Amino acid sequence: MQIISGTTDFLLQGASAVAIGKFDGMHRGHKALLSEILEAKKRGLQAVVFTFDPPPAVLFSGKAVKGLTTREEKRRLFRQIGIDVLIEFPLTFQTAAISPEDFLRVIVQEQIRAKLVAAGTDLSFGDRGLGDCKLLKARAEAYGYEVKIIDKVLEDGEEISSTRVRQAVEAGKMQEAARLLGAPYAVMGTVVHGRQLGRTLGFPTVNLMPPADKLLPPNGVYRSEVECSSGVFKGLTNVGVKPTVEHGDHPPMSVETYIYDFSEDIYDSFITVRLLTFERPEQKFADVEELKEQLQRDIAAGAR
Ligand SMILES: Cc1cc2nc3c(=O)[nH]c(=O)nc-3n(C[C@H](O)[C@H](O)[C@H](O)COP(=O)(O)O)c2cc1C
Ligand SMILES: Nc1ncnc2c1ncn2[C@@H]1O[C@H](COP(=O)(O)OP(=O)(O)O)[C@@H](O)[C@H]1O
Repeated sequence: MQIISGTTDFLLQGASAVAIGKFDGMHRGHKALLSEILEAKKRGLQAVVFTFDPPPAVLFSGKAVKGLTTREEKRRLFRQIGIDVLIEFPLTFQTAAISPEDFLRVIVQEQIRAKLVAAGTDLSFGDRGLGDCKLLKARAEAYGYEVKIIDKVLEDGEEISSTRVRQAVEAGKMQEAARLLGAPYAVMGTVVHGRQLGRTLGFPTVNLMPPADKLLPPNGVYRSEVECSSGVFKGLTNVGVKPTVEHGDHPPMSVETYIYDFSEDIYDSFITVRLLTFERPEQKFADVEELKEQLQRDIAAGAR
């Protein structure tokens, strides 16, 4: 997969089917959108994803808004499903101010060479977000592209949206999040070294240090599933700051997992941790001995 990042000055080689969106969470609605452009590969079009980096909410709020899917996670997911080109369009006050007409003529028609454009009903592009599905369709004939607008996927009569998934994750409702996403909420990353205390406690844990803009559920213990190069394993994950062993004012957030029936060294490898159910909040114990006893209980309970 080719990644175009940090520049608005690109030119794709062949004819494209492009999906435009934020893809935060990669939920069932996003998957429906992506399947349209993957389908178009059969007609000889290259599958292109056009997304904004940073997401509009981050640029316009001026705040560090946390998202469900980090840049790195999106790259992995798009590559996995067979996207040919990922455009991470650099969003600045300047690039966001392009007129909706120019966005379609210059970016979609000339640079992306789109023959098919797929987007959700809430598509918004160009100056003040004034470009929408109506304008996209109105220019279809002139610019020679076909338009596929994907209706919102419904769940319990309600539209699936990144906002709904974020609310579920923030509340620790992982099963609800999984229903909306069509897959469990995941944290991906490279296994880093910790204090190596885990093994002395009898429970080694794989540590991930997600970037600060990754939305995490409440600090606590979760039943989980770990995917690494040797397969998929059952796990028990602590999301939080490890208050018993970490000190200081701002200990970093970590996602660390004990993997059942596993004894490989997987430092520096890329893994996916899927958080399945919330079990208990993270606690500060009086000492490491108490922590160890609780870990033993957690791991025995998690095995069932
Ligand atoms: C299932 C599980 C539950 C945990 N719960 C807590 C907790 O409630 N409080 C806490 O301070 N640390 C908790 N931890 C984190 C431990 O403090 C940590 O695994 C241990 O200190 C090893 O750290 P290391 O990876 O740096 O070697 C938990 C870890 C796991 C795997
Ligand atoms: N069952 C297991 N669960 C988690 N990690 C394991 C397991 N068996 C072996 N390991 C390896 O041990 C490392 C964790 O050991 P640990 O003592 O907790 O050190 P650290 O503090 O560096 O995470 C993991 O990164 C992994 O490579």
